Amino acid sequence: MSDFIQIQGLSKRFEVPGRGAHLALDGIDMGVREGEFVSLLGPSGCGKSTLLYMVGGFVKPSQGQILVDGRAVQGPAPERGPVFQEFALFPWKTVLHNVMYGLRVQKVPAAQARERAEVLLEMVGLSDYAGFYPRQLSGGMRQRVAIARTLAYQPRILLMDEPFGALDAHTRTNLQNELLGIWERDRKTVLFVTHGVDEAVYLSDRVFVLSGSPGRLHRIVDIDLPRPRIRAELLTNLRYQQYVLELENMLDHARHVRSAA
Ligand SMILES: Nc1ncnc2c1ncn2[C@@H]1O[C@H](COP(=O)(O)OP(=O)(O)OP(=O)(O)O)[C@@H](O)[C@H]1O
Repeated sequence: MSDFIQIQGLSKRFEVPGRGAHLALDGIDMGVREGEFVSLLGPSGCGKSTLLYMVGGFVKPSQGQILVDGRAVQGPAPERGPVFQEFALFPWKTVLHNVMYGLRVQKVPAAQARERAEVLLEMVGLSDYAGFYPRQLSGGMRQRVAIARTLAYQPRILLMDEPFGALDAHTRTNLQNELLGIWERDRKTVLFVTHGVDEAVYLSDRVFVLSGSPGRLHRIVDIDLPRPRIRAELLTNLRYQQYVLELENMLDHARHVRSAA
């Protein structure tokens, strides 16, 4: 059976005014199975976000193609839901209306949209904040709203660009757990960009390591740890520690590939 997401010979060249062309990604071939949780790890600037944006259909490849369920990605679609930092919440809408927004755009009747948004807010633990505005929430709460808003579209793929990067350690752990809970219930396919090796190991079925300048696929690591995963238990699990170490070393090597390029 072919992969759910097929990335074939994908390259991206950016034209930078006054500085010519910059090859951000070069010849990426990779496949992601349906329902799989995949993290992208790599040195800063290696093209992780660009790759995610291309799967989202927000950025066009210079070469190659991306197929989702056998169909070429031509642009953004509700089946590929982004949770990107820059897709900020609407400050003038309440939490409830932020979550309802995508459903209303898709012409879901108001009562039905409200019902679904309420279920999602409950799922991310924000039922009591439905009437609040984003400015009245903490960063972690805003990120939960953003996740609920994306889930409202019922995407088949969640595209997450360092969604917990800016949060304190405690909030990050809570949201990682929630995300795993949601993923275990729904088994959406997740593409997750992170700088955190431990986060990648904790969450993922597989970790794709990129090297930089230009970004290339360096290694793929299968994370063979049982689920459901409990973070406190994993921290003392020898296999978990070995994965973290292996990936740290791989990242060091990927950085070296970059400086040698
Ligand atoms: N719109 C753009 N125009 C020109 N260059 C760009 C553009 N977007 C990204 N780049 C360049 O492409 C390369 C990859 O950027 P990208 O943000 O995808 O990397 P990243 O791996 O996500 O980085 P980080 O880990 O620091 O977030 C970088 O060199 C960046 O400067």
